[in-house]
Order: sequence, then C-alpha cells, then structure tokens
Amino acid sequence: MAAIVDIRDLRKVYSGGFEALKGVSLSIEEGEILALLGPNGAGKTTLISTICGITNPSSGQVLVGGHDVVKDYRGARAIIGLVPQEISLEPFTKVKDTVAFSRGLFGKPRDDAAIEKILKQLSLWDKRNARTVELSGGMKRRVLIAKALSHDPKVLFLDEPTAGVDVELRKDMWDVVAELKALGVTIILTTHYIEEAEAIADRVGVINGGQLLLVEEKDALMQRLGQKTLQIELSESVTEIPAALAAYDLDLVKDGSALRYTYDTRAESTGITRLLAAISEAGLHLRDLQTQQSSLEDIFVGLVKEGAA
Ligand SMILES: Nc1ncnc2c1ncn2[C@@H]1O[C@H](COP(=O)(O)OP(=O)(O)OP(=O)(O)O)[C@@H](O)[C@H]1O
Repeated sequence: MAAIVDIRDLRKVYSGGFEALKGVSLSIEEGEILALLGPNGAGKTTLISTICGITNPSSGQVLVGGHDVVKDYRGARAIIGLVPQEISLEPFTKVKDTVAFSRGLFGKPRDDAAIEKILKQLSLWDKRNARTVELSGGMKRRVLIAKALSHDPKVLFLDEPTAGVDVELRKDMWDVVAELKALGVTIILTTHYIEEAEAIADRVGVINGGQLLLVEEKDALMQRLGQKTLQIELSESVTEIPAALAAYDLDLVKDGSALRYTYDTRAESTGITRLLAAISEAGLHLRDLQTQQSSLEDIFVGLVKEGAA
C-alpha cells in the first residue's frame, strides 16, 4: 500500500518559544486507521493541525496525497476532511444545508445525491431537515463528520471524536469509523483512551512531549499492554532460578529474594496455579505475592527511559 500521508521531521515551536513537536516522522498508509494516543498536551492537536495546514510547521515537511501542505495547501486540503475537537455548528441551519455549504466551501459543485449518500451513511437522513440546535450531542458529532466528508476527502482526521462522550455514544462512533474504513477512507484519530485505540485502530502511535514514542501494529501493542507481572517474594533468597522452573518466564529480582513472573492477561490460562505448585515442588517457600499490570504509563516511562539512554 502507498503512503497517503508522509510526515518528515516535523517541528513546531509556538511563538512563545514552546516546542510542541520535536521532529515527528510518520508514514500513513492509504486505507488504514491510525490512532494517536497521548496524554493532555502531548502535541496531538498540533500534529493534526499542522498536517491539515491550519498551523504552519517551524521546519520539516508534510505531504498529503503527494501535495505539500504548505506549498500546495489547496491541493492537500482538497483531499483532507477534518473533524475538530470542539463542536461548532450554526444552530438554526438545517442539517442538509450545513453539509451542502461545507461542500461548497471546497469549490465543489452542488450535488444533492452526494449529500444524501453521506447523510444516509451517517444515519442522519431522517434528520436532514432538523436544525442542528435540535440534535443530541451524538448527532451533532455525526453532522461534523458529514461536513468533513462533504467534499469526498481521501483522508479523515478526527480530533478526539469521543472526548466527553458517554460509553454508548462512543461505541456508536466506533461503528461509524469502521463503516468509513470499509468505504476506503483513511482515518487518523487522536484519543486519550486506550480502549478506543484497541477497538478501532490498525496501528497505534504513542505521542508524548511532542515526540512520537512509537508506532506499532495495534495487536502487538495491546499484547504488551495486556501483560501483567506476579512478584513472588520468597522466604529465603536463592542465587539462581531452579532448573525445575526453567519452563516459566521468570526473572530473579530483589537480590534473589523474589521471582518475577510475566504473563498475558488475555491468554486462556495464566499458568499461575501450575507455577505456584512447581515453586512449592522445587522446595521454595512463599512469603508474599504481588501483581502489577503494565499500563500505557509504564510503556511511556519505559520508552522515555530508552530514549534517554
Ligand atoms: N497556540 C499555542 N501557543 C502556544 N502553545 C500552544 C499553542 N497551542 C498549543 N500549545 C501548547 O502545545 C502543547 C501541545 O498542545 P496540543 O493541543 O497539541 O496537545 P494535545 O495532545 O492535543 O492535548 P489535549 O489532549 O489536551 O488536546 C501544549 O503544552 C499546549 O499548551
């Protein structure tokens, strides 16, 4: 698959001197869903705004469909749909008119059939004559997506599409994203929620402090997030892991006074029962047990440490 978005060493220093992007490089394939995961202030919105040509980069380059977003803004913007974080709609305009107006802004000729198709895709057809002020929050978000799709973009950016949205509506939004992907739209979304990335993304990028810490296939990343450790404190320290326990993924920690077992919470069996029996059979006695779940936080910390090493 070809890259539809190509980001090369992108840096953004805001006028006050704050460096919000510190050299981000990333290629996004046509047809994929990429979730950019990161805490508040990580630089997600700055990255999306720069790709969409709303914020100018301090250095580096972004190509969308081969168009440079600075030198050929119109060419790039024509194939980009952007759903901003904030809901801002003309309250008294009808749904179908607000979507048709967005299409006009891109210089596209009026096309009632195209607007009908988009409204039907987003389950808004029944509401086409409603004024946006009359809609629920979830419907308003759908209207924003319809507006972003009105000029038939190839790439859709969703900036925190489910921030402050309840669980049911969030799932609804995930279905919408899946349907758009099925239509061949490339989707880049930002989120704070790991479960959101898990539910819909093909790849996940983790961004923090203006740096892209990793970009990985979702399945591989989630496997790491699903790992848990069990720390087995021993009554008496050992100098090495007994040969009888070689089959288990164990590390000797705390100067031999504890064993650390790493397991996958998603596996059918964690192997803990067998491990504890094997430890007992090997003649070791337990003093205490502790479990710890690896979290995105751990991954951040691990990555930041690796970066600093
Ligand atoms: N116009 C601006 N001028 C100066 N600093 C800014 C500006 N916009 C954003 N920043 C700073 O850049 C950093 C990244 O902000 P950005 O909005 O990109 O983060 P984010 O990851 O989208 O966060 P959130 O999840 O809170 O939306 C923040 O520290 C923010 O305060």
